[in-house]
Amino acid sequence: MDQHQVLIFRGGDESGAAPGKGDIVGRVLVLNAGSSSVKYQIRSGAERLASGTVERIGEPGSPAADHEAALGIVAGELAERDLGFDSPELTAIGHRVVHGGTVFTEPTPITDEVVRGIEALIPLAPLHNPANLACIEVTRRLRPDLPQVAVFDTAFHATIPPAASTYAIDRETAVRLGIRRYGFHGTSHAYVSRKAALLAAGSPANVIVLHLGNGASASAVSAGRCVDTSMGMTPLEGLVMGTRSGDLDPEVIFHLSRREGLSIDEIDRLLNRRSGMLGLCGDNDMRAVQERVADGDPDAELALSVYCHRLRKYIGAYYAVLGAVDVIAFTGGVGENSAPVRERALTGLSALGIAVDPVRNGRGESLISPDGALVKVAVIPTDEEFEIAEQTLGVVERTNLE
Ligand SMILES: Nc1ncnc2c1ncn2[C@@H]1O[C@H](COP(=O)(O)OP(=O)(O)O)[C@@H](O)[C@H]1O
Ligand SMILES: CC(=O)OP(=O)(O)O
Ligand SMILES: [Mg+2]
Repeated sequence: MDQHQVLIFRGGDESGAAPGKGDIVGRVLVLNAGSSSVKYQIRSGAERLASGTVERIGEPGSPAADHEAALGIVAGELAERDLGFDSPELTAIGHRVVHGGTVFTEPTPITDEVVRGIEALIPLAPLHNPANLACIEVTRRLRPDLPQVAVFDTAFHATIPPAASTYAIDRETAVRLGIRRYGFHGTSHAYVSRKAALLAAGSPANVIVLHLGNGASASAVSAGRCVDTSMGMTPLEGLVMGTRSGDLDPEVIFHLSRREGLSIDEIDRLLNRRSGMLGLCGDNDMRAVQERVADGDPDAELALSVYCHRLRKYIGAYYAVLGAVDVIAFTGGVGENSAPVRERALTGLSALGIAVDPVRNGRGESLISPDGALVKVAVIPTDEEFEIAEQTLGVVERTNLE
């Protein structure tokens, strides 16, 4: 057996019987690097042994100047609990990688060649893939003995049909440059849509997932397969986000260049980092926006109304894409916690069988639609790290069986 063939067994059944064929348990370190944060978990089967986040990387006052420094903090926090990167109990490391392009549509064991492939995709995800690579570089250096697996945000969306993934531009140029819809937050859409489908009366279930965090995206999922999603070639398209504009007329970019003399890089930063809720009202934290709305602040009110209008538009669009909807699931920091966003986004949709019970919504219950509603509306906390750990163990198990 070579050093990557670590036999591990997951779970066992609820009765406590010994793990059977196909059940693996393993202790997995999961690193989920976003553009400005690193989230981590140590999972042992269904159990979460440790978790945490280093936020605001690179911002003034942050404990971490870059992702490598953030990893140093993660390593320190884990070592204090005897769960450090050097822990002999670790059996695998799972990494979130945001952009897999058309090359990586499955969780993939990390090799030098895979690292080069992820590097080649940096132009399509300049804020994200370098952060993921920084994590991979550090853990490969520290733990060359462990299997490491890349789990791609884009992979869950690989099933989107060409009608939804193709942009209506010159075909030859688009194909040559890989210009198409890829979609992101795939581990979250996969995890939440699977849980949502369990609430549906019939199967196969049609589900709309609204992942509303700092980045935000919607997806339409039918019988477990993603059929459309709001993010595009990059994580800029679609919903209004904390600092990203989401959809806008591409002519706005030419106008900013011609009229304001902004460079392409300046426009890129403007749309990715100084737009969205931040650009509209000066706050990208939804809690702050809501407090200002409650105080009657007109800028915050406009920002919240633009945010919720865009959401409602995507819900309507995905209703039409799916033809019928069983469950609408809210997730992510905003989706899980903001009753006002959920209520506003779904107001006026009763003709589609969509309604929200104000008491259930206010309490953030897991089902917030009224009893008997045609469409169930659910609040489902996401767990990208769980999904990454599961997919990582799945790869390790398959590798062991080969
Ligand atoms: N109680 C709350 N009410 C409204 N918004 C909240 C609440 N708690 C967190 N949020 C919002 O969730 C967002 C962050 O979501 P999260 O999913 O943690 O982000 P990330 O995309 O970094 O993973 C922030 O805009 C924050 O304001
Ligand atoms: C892809 C993406 O937007 O990720 P995040 O929300 O973590 O920034
Ligand atoms: Mg996130």
